[in-house]
Order: sequence, then structure tokens, then C-alpha cells
Amino acid sequence: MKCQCSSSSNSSSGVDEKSVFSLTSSSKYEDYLGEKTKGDLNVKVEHLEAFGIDSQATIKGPMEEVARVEAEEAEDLLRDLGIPTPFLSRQSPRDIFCSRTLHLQSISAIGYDMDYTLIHYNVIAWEGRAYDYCMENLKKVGFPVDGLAFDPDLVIRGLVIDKEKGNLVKADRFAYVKRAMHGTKMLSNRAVSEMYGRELVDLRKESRWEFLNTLFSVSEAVAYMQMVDRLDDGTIAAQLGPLDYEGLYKAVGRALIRAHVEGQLKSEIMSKPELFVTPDPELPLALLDQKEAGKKLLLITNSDYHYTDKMMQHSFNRFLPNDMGWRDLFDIMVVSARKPEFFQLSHPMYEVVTREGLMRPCFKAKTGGLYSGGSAQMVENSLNIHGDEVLYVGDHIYTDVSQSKVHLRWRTALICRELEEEFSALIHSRGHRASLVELINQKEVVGDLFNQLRLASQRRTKGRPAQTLAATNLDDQELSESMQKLLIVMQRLDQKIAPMLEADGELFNKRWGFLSRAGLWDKSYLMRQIEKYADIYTSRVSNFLHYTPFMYFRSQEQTLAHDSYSY
Ligand SMILES: Nc1nc2c(ncn2[C@@H]2O[C@H](COP(=O)(O)O)[C@@H](O)[C@H]2O)c(=O)[nH]1
Ligand SMILES: [Mg+2]
Repeated sequence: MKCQCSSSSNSSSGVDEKSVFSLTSSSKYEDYLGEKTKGDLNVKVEHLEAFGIDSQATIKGPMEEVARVEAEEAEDLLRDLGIPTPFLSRQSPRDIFCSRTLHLQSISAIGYDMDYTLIHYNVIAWEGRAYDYCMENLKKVGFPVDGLAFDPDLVIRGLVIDKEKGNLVKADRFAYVKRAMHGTKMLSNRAVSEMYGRELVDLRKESRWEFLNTLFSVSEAVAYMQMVDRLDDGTIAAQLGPLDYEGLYKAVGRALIRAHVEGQLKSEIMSKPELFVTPDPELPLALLDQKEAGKKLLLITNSDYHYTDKMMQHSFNRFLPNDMGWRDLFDIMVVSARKPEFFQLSHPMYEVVTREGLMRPCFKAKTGGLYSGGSAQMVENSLNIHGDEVLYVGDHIYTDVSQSKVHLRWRTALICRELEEEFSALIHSRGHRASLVELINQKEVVGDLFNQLRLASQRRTKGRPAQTLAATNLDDQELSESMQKLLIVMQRLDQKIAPMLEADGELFNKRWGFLSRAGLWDKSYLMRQIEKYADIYTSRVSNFLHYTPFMYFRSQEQTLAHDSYSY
């Protein structure tokens, strides 16, 4: 494959794609995997013939050899063009990770959530102010909040509040609790196993468990855990009524909801967005590429019209070419969407008809329209695009990602900004983890020998032969000395391993360890949720810019316990 670029072919009007290939309707196309993954590209034979190219004669030889040479040349050409191959940009904190194979070419519409998806907030600033307003609201109704301050390191996304016990817990993929905090104090491993040894986290029991789905959950969880301390130390006045941990959770929740829905917090953010929003100049360009590739772009946010308009203007307009404004990017925009119900039910829809936000009822969304409320079904009908032709990108694991998949079978992408820090922490702790794994392996070997000697000794006491003749012939003293020595070695290894295990993941968060892992070997509950509901996941939307709007994301092979190469 040779680059045909020359000054004459590099005209500003670009190559006419239609002359190079034709497209088959993506909804009809299934590939050899039985999925709409291969896409819809067809060679245009007339075009080749016009250039005197014989497609059979051009590619000669066995396909394996042709493919090897072409792949090498493709890599060389990408390097010459200064474009990193998707394979090289993989394994970076800004990679797009794939749990379920997804071909962007078979996607006709891409819907975006706004808050913490298209727009990333400075968590310390945004959640810090939400926390302040929440505490102010609690104070107004008589809660003692003096001396408390927002501590963003106290919690991470993916933890679960146990409203019955006033605890915050981290669970593994099987929903077993691995770490826990009561109020703001971490519980010992012994206390965790005594409390949760026979209990699993069960999110279906909504009265008890509350999953921290998004970065918006951080302010609420910090406020709640601090107030649990106040409830325990008896400083919450009796006149607030007999409060248990569940009642306290409701009180904190109410105070935070007031912060979100009453005007002050949002007005403060709208008046100085630069203090709260982390700008990303690449973001509008990523969406522009998708739009120009023929994707219908949708905005579906729970934020209201005025807030959405202000945030989107601030984050998009200055980075868009010519006189484009943020609204020019989207085919349909829905504000005050009321997700998750937006994906489940049908609410009345209103059209926003003036810049001031005046609305009138309407029954069908039109291209270019801005709406309030309505439902995903209405959007699908308006665009005549359904199910797996839509990719929805959001940050809320339940509201955005699980519900759009469960109810509409939309393809899904989760945005999780903390992945960048997590990825770097995982890389930097490679050495620590390797030393830890080595010590654990050594303990296993020593432990295996101890167990065999123990069995030999057990059989001897019953007058039976040991496992082998050599083991039967060991003398008593030799057997007992060997066992004692091995026990001491195992104890010493435990003393070394325990604090190292405790420290694993502290580069990400001192209390909770890594976001994606629970213990040394396993995935966290959060990671299991992501894997289950999000087809792809990444740290920010602009990471799409480094791929193309035609990218084929392929999931990795899953290893199983009985795979010979998984040892
Ligand atoms: N009433 C509540 N609103 C909340 C809460 N947490 C966040 N929010 C608001 O929802 C939208 C999220 O918008 P989206 O673009 O991500 O769909 C934003 O306006 C938040 O202020 C809450 O606990 N209660
Ligand atoms: Mg959001």
C-alpha cells in the first residue's frame, strides 16, 4: 500500500468518498460474527476500472502473506503521516476500553449526557460547593455541622452506602464486602468479616444500599459519613426526632437535592463557569468529526435549559470553527430529560421555542429542535433509528448506561474521568504488585510442603504409611523440625504480605485502593457493573478524537480458570 497523496490530489475540497466506495445500509449488515460489526463498505469496481486497476491482479499471492505485508505497510504509512495507530494509543490512560465489540460504522446516532460527560467539572470546586450548600441546608433545620469541611478523598465512585449501619463499603465483583468505613473511620478486617461475612451487597434492596454511581455522589456521601459521626457522638439534638442511620441518610439526601434544584448553587456556577468547568478544546472537534461522518448527534441531559445553554456555550463555542455554536452540532437536544424515566416511560414533551427558554407542548421532535422532557422512544421515532443503532454516552452507571441498555438495547459508553489517575496508579504500582505476588507465590510453595508434611504426620499417628516411601521413612524429629521451620517462615511471610496488601492501591486512594480492583486478584463491584452495562468505557469524550468515527472496537478474549494459558 503506497500513499497516493500529492499536492494535486490534496485539494481543499477533499476526496469524494462516493467515488471510492459504496455503503450498504448498516441496519441490514451482519458480518461473519453474526453482528453488525464489519460495517457497510463495498469496493466500487467502476472506480477501479476507470483507473485501469484490476482488483484481482492488484493483490497477488496467498492472503496470509498479502495481509502481513499490507499491515506492515499500513503501520509505516501511519508513522509517516504522524498518526499513532489505534494499537499504539492503546494502553494509555486515555484509551477507549472495550467490553463488548462495537463498530462505530454501524452506529447511526450518538447521544450524549452533559454533566460529567461532555462537561467535566473540577470535583473539588463543584462537589465542594454542593457540599457547602447541603451543609447549610442541614444547619437551617438544626443539624450540628460546625467544624466540618469537604474531604474529597473520603469516598470514591463505586462504593456503596449501607444505610442500615451507617457504613460505606467496597465490594468485589461477587458483591462480597472487602473494605468498610463506619462514619469516617475505617473498620478492621475482622470487624468487616464479622459484620458482612454472611451478607452480600444487594442493590435491588433500595431501602438499604445506595450505589455511588457518579461523581455527583461524592458530595452526598462525604456529608452523610461525617453526619454519622455526629449521630454516634450524640451531638444531633433530640428535637430532630429519633434518628437512625437510614433517617439520617434521608435528611442529608433532602438537603443535597435542595442544593441541586434550588437556584443558588447553579447560579453561582453559571456566573463563573471558569471556576468549575475543566475545559477540553479537543471535545468539540471529536463531535464535529462524528457529525461530519454522518452520525446524528443527540444531547440528552437532566439539567435544565438555562444551565445547559450556559455550560455548553462556555465549553463548546470558543473551540468550534467559523461561527458555529454548540446547538449546530446536535440533531436533537433534550433538557430536563428526567432520566432514568426518560428511558423507561413516556413523559410529555415541550419544545423550547425562544432563547429565553419559553416552551410549548409538542408531540414529535424535529431535527435541530430543542426539547424539554419527552422520552427515548419519541427520539427514536423522530429519527427512525432504533435500538443498537444508537450509542449513548454518559457518566451515571445506572441512569445513563444501565437503563438505556436494559430498556432500549442502545449501545453504551461510560465516561469515568478517574480512570486516568487509576491507570497511572496501576502502572506506578507494578513493582509493588510484582513483589507482592512473588511473596504470595513463595508462601504457597512453603504452605504446600507444610501441608504434605502435616498429612504424613497425621497418617503416622494412625499407623498408616505416608504419601511416599521417602515420606514414610522421615524420622520423627526431622518431620517436626521441618514443620516448625516452615510455620515460622509462613508467619514471617504473612507479616510482610499483610501491610503490602493493605498498601496496594493506595496510590489511587489511601482508604479504598483502586477503583477497578478489590483485593489483589479481583475486580471491584464497580468494575463488574461497568463491564455488564457499558460496551466501551473511557476517561473523557475527547478520547474519540484519537480514534475515528469509523472505529471497530473489539473486546478482549476472556480468560477462564481452565484455560491452560491463564496460569
Ligand atoms: N435533584 C437532583 N439532581 C441532581 C442530583 N445529582 C445531580 N443532579 C443534577 O442532575 C443533572 C445531571 O445532568 P446530566 O447531564 O448528567 O443528565 C445536573 O443538573 C445535576 O445538578 C441529585 O442528587 N438530585
Ligand atoms: Mg451526567
